[in-house]
Amino acid sequence: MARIGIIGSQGRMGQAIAAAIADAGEDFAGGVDKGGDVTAIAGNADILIDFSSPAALEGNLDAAMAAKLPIVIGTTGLEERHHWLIDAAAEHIPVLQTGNTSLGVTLLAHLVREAASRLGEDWDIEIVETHHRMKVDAPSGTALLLGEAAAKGRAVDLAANAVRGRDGITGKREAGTIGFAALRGGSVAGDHTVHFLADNERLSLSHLAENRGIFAKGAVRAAQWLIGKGAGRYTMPEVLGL
Ligand SMILES: NC(=O)C1=CN([C@@H]2O[C@H](COP(=O)(O)OP(=O)(O)OC[C@H]3O[C@@H](n4cnc5c(N)ncnc54)[C@H](OP(=O)(O)O)[C@@H]3O)[C@@H](O)[C@H]2O)C=CC1
Ligand SMILES: O=C(O)C1=N[C@H](C(=O)O)C[C@H](O)C1
Repeated sequence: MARIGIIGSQGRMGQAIAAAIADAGEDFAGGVDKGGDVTAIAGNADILIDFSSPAALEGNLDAAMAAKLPIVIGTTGLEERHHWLIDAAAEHIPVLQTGNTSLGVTLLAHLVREAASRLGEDWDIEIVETHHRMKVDAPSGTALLLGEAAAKGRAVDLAANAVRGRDGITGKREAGTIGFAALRGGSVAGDHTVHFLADNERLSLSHLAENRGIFAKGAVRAAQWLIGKGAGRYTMPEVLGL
């Protein structure tokens, strides 16, 4: 049985992950929340799962490295500097970071990349996401990973082509851009659609999360897979064999 520690354990995802750990027959090694000491749970764990806050990331990676533990990071709202920290940590320990741990979104990203590579620039790409009213970051980590998939399919850089929201006299849509729109309200666990829009036709690829259990199950599956791996940065498609 793997001993799994949760960072952000009292949060919506932390609680869902604790339930998924029990469902998977693994051991809950303890949890930590804001103001808590990650090193205390690291000492009792075989792996850490972090669904907390970007502000906690650096300390969590330091604690994982000090205890030589693998870590699954599901926290979103990460910036470029956070990805540098993850890359640096991955030279010492196994790290898996993803904006979405579900099987469905992992496959969706694959399909989006494929569609983007086959459809020309006359197909505009727009990504629309809806989440519950408590979500604090936008666009969602999933929307950004789907945007990355579309950009890879087109062999372009996402940062140079992303339009993250529109307001006022925006001018015409620039060819080749990838647009993002975020809706917030109610209790929606996660709803993402990537639209490919051409003259007179539209292709839309969607995923709907009906509850957080799918993310929690995927996070535990990723943790089980990551234990025993060498140092490096790993991905959900590797976990799921996609
Ligand atoms: N990758 C994926 O598949 C998914 C990712 N997410 C992401 O996971 C994260 C958490 O989401 P959710 O559970 O809904 O959010 P919540 O706000 O419900 O939970 C976050 C938890 O993290 C704790 N926390 C905040 N700061 C720290 C810190 N510095 N150190 C330790 N713990 C801290 C909070 O404690 P306190 O309340 O005391 O501040 C809280 O218990 C978000 O970034 C979200 O986008 C969510 C779903 C799926
Ligand atoms: O905050 C959430 O709830 C979610 N966050 C992730 C994201 O930002 O994409 C994944 C999921 O959609 C739920």
